[in-house]
Amino acid sequence: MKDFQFHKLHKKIGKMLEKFATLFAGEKISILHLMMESHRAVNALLIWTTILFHYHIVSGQAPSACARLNTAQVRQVISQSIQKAQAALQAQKTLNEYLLRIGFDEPVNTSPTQPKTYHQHYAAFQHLNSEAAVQVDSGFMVNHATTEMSIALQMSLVELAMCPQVVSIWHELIGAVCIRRQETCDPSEKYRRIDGACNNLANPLWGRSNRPHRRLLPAMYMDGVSMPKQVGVSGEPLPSARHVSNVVHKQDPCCPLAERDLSLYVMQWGQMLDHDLTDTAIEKGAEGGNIMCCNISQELLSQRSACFPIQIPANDERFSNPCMNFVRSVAGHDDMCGFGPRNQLNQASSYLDASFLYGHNDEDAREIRAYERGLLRMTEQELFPPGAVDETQCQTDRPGHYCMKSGDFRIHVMPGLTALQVLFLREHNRIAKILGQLNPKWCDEDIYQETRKIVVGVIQHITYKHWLPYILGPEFAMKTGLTPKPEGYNTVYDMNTDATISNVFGVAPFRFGHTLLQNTVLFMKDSGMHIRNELAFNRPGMIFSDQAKGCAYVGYGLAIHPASKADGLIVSSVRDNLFLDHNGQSFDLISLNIQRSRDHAVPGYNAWRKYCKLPCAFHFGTGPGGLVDHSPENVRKLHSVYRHPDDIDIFPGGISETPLPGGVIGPLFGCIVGQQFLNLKKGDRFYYENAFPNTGFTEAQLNSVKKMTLGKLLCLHFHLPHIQVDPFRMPHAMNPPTPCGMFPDLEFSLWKA
Ligand code: HEM
Ligand SMILES: [Ca+2]
Repeated sequence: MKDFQFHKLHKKIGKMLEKFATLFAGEKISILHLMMESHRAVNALLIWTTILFHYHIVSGQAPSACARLNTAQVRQVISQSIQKAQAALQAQKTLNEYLLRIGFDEPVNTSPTQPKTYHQHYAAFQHLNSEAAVQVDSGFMVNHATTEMSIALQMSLVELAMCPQVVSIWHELIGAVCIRRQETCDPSEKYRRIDGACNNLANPLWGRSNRPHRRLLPAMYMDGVSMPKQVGVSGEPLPSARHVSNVVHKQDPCCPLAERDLSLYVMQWGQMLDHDLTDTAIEKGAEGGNIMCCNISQELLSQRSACFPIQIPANDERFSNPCMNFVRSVAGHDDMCGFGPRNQLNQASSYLDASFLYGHNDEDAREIRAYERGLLRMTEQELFPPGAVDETQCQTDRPGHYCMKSGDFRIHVMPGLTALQVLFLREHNRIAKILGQLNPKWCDEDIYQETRKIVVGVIQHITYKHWLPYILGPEFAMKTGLTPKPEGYNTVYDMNTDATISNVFGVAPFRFGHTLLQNTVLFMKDSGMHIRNELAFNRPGMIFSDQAKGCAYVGYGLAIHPASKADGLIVSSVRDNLFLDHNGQSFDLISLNIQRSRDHAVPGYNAWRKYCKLPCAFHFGTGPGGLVDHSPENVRKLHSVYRHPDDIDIFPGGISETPLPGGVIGPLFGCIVGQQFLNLKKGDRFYYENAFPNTGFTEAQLNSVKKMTLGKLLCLHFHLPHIQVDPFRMPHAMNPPTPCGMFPDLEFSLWKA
């Protein structure tokens, strides 16, 4: 194949091709290698789109197909495609309403007395904020109309994108069903916006909530547009996600090994960050009910476009039903409502901005604030109050217990997460009170914003300085440019860096925390007791217990409970019993992870290795050309489920790599997680180390923020007499329990105006 010759092309088309070339760069090699490596028949549909694409790129010609289209015909096709999309959306809604009415789909359950089913426990993960709820419809129509247009004109998306008349008529007509996003910014604004908009002044939408994820590699949809990935390179179906989970991720029930000396805070901080960065919207049924994809006829299944159920192998040790429910992530649309392959919608603000606490959008942020002296709403027991509507659908079992309203709806998934979120609620209000006393003339807004800026700074500092080195290994973290300076400013802002969370980051690499989980919550009342996760999922009871001292018992327990070994094996409480309900029904979290990456059509393990410039595997060995970052045992497991190394899904392939020295993830996840955190640092104008006079800290304030530690926060808010110096590690001689008075606090006088 010749090299691309952009200079010969018309300038405009050249630019477009350049963009596509970057997008497909990884794939080009993958196709070549696939052809050399695999002597089997190759899935025709997948390859067809890609080969067509390469042909046009390499030949450098606008497709002749484009020339044969006349404007009237294009207009008619696009108009009809949009009409068909509207009809399809209506048909889905009617079907959903019918299935809810006949009792097939499960309704929302916010009753405090009626126990929740496992689907209802999962509801917080399917929550849609009001802006996202509107986009569900427009995203569906854009996606459906794209498919219809591609079929009607018998052209691939790449070909269509090269036809100026198609692009312009599409944009003219799609405006009727899809609202383009836009934002105007005031460059003099002192504080970051709640939704992340206007962080990048040249690209105000970068990192904003309710936008699609970034694609680092193009999606691999079966039809090029929307259909989930289901076959491997041989054209044979991929192994069932549950089968992979059983073979690759099953942990010996006797003894999940401890991870060196890391405590469960490494896991818990990770989940808190995840809920700051990603909240992928998942489809819901009529009236917010749960879509059911199992125990239905093949015909009905084919009509439910949200369904992508997981097949359970016949001999499964846990599940007797041959089907596990799986509902697809919502199709988002890009800012301009353009046509293109399906992409998923992130309801979270991408920036590391404590949005799990303050809210990812203005509507939630308003409900969380007290609008009095900068405070957040907090009960006498120093917990979050309930929201106007219970959208977390947590399960309560005592009068007086309720579901708390925080910035993120998933707050109750585990008590440890609830405790950590409550810790930052208390920290916000502690700082706000002190700042308010120091600056009596400051109004509510001043105190709220300045406090929020400090809380975000502290979280960014602990994340980059203390937490990331345990994840990536200290050397890799340093080499990637993630380690903050010990003192003083470190202005790293680069306005060309887009911090928007990538699609792949959320579907696999940042789910690494699932391998660190233990089977129990350590409730440190008196000498402590272990409570099985199954009794804790989505239930705030432990937090409320003992006049809400339970929050501290859970919070302290995390510091003295070792994390599970980062070996890719997953405890049974989430692999077999996720959201276990009173009927004994549950999910497998790992099956959901694997199926989610296929739903998003994220390329497989090998494609990402190539993306990260790591060697790819051509065979199932551990030597050169094989899976060089895996143990022989893990290679054996992968080989027993996958036909070809190119078929390995990214979660199983990545999580089973041997961790980087001193870290908990291997080279592949290290590359993707490291790159994302670098973008979150360089692409965030409000990053705490930046020396920007209007928006940054003074140097003295910054140095004070840099003295804050997780230990100090635990002392302050869980009312402890002492804690080990570094609570991300277990206490021992080198990390001794230390009186709380020894941990430095913020120097508040530096904030006196
Ligand atoms: C404490 C126990 C945990 C439970 C019960 C849990 C449960 C879940 C569930 C049910 C999902 C949605 C699965 C799907 O349908 O795709 C999910 C997604 C996810 N989890 Fe976990 N998780 C836990 C801990 C963690 C930890 C420790 C991390 C990271 C360090 C993490 C990172 C993620 C990420 C990144 C997603 C994708 C989120 C999104 O895109 O919206 N989780 N988790
Ligand atoms: Ca955020």
